[in-house]
Amino acid sequence: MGDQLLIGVNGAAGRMGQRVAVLICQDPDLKLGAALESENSPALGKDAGEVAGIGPIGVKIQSELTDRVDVIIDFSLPAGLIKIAGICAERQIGLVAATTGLTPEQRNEVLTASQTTPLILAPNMSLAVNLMMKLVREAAHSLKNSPGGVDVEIIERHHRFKEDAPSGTALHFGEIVADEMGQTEHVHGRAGRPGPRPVCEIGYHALRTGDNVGEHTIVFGMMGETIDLTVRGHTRDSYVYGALTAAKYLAAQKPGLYTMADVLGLN
Ligand SMILES: NC(=O)C1=CN([C@@H]2O[C@H](COP(=O)(O)OP(=O)(O)OC[C@H]3O[C@@H](n4cnc5c(N)ncnc54)[C@H](OP(=O)(O)O)[C@@H]3O)[C@@H](O)[C@H]2O)C=CC1
Ligand SMILES: O=C(O)C1=N[C@H](C(=O)O)C[C@H](O)C1
Repeated sequence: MGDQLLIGVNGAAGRMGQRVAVLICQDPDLKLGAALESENSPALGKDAGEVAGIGPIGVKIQSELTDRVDVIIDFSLPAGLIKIAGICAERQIGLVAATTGLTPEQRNEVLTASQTTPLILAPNMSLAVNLMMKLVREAAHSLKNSPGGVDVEIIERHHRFKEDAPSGTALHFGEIVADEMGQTEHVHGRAGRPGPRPVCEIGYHALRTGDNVGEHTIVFGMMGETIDLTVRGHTRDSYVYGALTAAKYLAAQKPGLYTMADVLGLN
């Protein structure tokens, strides 16, 4: 199958990386070309399919990219993303960057890869979540001059293993709302006596329970009524399908920065 796209996965032994490997193997247009982990990973040298629970597929997990690939999909940690972004930029390999929890400086460093290679850097790859981003923008735009003011709070729920908070997706929802409505303060939880809530705030609430793969609710609270917009993931495959679609999209693009809205036809 010579015309298959060769995909590398960075963070191959992780929760997301394993599902990326499995769903690549189920897609006739794709082939897993490389499986990468950090240099200290206990998974180094193991078969990526065995680690993902589907039996051997002939791709060993490595810490360095030695094989040719067309696009890399990264679900790792900020340090892992920065390293692979440098490699992708140098070798002109398309990069689907899904890792969250980056500092602004780390984000800028990753973004420089788009000068030499096609790049997507998005906190959420799911179709439903990206559609919600459009709906939230529309709601924020329509409600911004509501008499009595509108209080926006963002509630997210994720599994107990998640390392960053609030989620990258929650922060992005907040950016969309602030862009439309002009809030200037981003408040993370409340305790003590914060006093009456100023309308210039967006509040974020990060719940960490069990094995939740990701839920986001954007609350638009007004005097007399409330709108809750909620999107829920059922399995991690919702993110993986988006990432695979993004990889196929990037393989046909020139160097530059692209968005999931471009990939999913939501513009
Ligand atoms: N954009 C999106 O749609 C989504 C984004 N995410 C984000 O993806 C990231 C990963 O999530 P998840 O799979 O749950 O996390 P995991 O911790 O399960 O997986 C991350 C993997 O990356 C590995 N890793 C750590 N450092 C490096 C490195 N330097 N190079 C390569 N690999 C490395 C980890 O190894 P070790 O355990 O040995 O450190 C681990 O196997 C998170 O930032 C999460 O928020 C998650 C879901 C959807
Ligand atoms: O860590 C996760 O699981 C997820 N992380 C992403 C985020 O931080 O927004 C996306 C999704 O919600 C799952």
